[in-house]
Amino acid sequence: ATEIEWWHAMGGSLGDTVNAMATEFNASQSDYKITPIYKGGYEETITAGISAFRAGEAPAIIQIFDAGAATIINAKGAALSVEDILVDNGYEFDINSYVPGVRYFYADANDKMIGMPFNSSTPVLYYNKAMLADAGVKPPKTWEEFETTAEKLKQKGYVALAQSHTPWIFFENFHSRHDLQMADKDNGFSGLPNKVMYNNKHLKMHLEHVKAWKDAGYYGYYGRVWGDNENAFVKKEVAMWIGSSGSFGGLKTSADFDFGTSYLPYWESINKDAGTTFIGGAALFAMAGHTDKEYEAVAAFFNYLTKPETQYFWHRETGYVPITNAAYNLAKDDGYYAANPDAEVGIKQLSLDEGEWTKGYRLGFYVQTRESIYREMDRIMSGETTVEAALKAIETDANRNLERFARTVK
Ligand SMILES: O=P(O)(O)OC[C@H](O)CO
Repeated sequence: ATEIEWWHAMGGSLGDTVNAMATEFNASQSDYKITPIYKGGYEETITAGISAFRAGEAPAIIQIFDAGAATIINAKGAALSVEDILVDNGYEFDINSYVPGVRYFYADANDKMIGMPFNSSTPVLYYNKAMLADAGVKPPKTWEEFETTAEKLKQKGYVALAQSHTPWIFFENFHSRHDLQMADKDNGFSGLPNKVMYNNKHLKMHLEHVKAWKDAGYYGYYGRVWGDNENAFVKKEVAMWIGSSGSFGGLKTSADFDFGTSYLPYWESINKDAGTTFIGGAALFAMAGHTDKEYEAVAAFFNYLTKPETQYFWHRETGYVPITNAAYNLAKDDGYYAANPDAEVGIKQLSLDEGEWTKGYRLGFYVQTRESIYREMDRIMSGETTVEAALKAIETDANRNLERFARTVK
């Protein structure tokens, strides 16, 4: 059999599901064998991939997260298009068979799909049903409503909210949800951008409120580590947590209480018709430098991964959304959402109205820009800096990253 490696960043229960899928694929036929290899978190996986590519030892398939998309898509000769690999190996490919929200995030400037949006997620609000019921409140739809909800929760002795992944939730998806531009050149889709637009009055207003919520005891800030914020929810230190829909499966096991999900809140004062969020998570890229036989194996595996049954299994186990219409329909027809309405919230949010600025972003060296966001958020929360100064610092760093990146691809 032709053997290929799949480097991925899925730890814990997500990693178990990845391994189960690889095992099933290997058992389903005898021509190809895929070996999944866990390389650490998203940042570590992209770093390992870049080093391996430079050394001519890249794996056939690598999982790269949203923030690293520009790096791999613009790096000449690094990745082959998933669309080409499938078609060249005799499989059907129709971009319209993918659900709207996931079609173009990993596409190139000509809308050709480069990375397969394997694990697509979106930020959702998880809430502890008992705590909200105790305070007599419902999960807030808007941030305006959140302020009343949080006060009622506080009166019952609860901290209302924690949230993971500040760049993804409070910066990138904040712009999508309110349909706000976040960088020039169409958020980086129509050319190499020069300017990130984070220093805007809406984001400033939002972050000033977040700081005020922290000071008022509405918001628990547990730092930059994803798990620390999620754990606060699991340990019932907070009543609500904003995290990835991809955490749904894990929470079902780790939380010993009944929880629900609802859409990411928005500011009615900014956009009363708030719409869809960006997808998050990661895509699978086929790296250059392999043999035709190996790409045949890659195509067979990608074809297996996009099958409705495989997608439905992945969605059920993890909470990542079904990426094809067929998989979404299969879940509906199977009665999965009738029995588990909270499991549909992510995919429904990704199906809300699209706007001019909801397609995604393509920003070079954005992984480094996220580091600046984490750093400045820590400083805002500790009172070391003002929101305005923080946003200026982030923009300066982000624009420098764009400039450096442009030099590498020219
Ligand atoms: O936790 P995930 O996989 O849903 O990813 C969230 C963000 O998109 C990562 O950049």
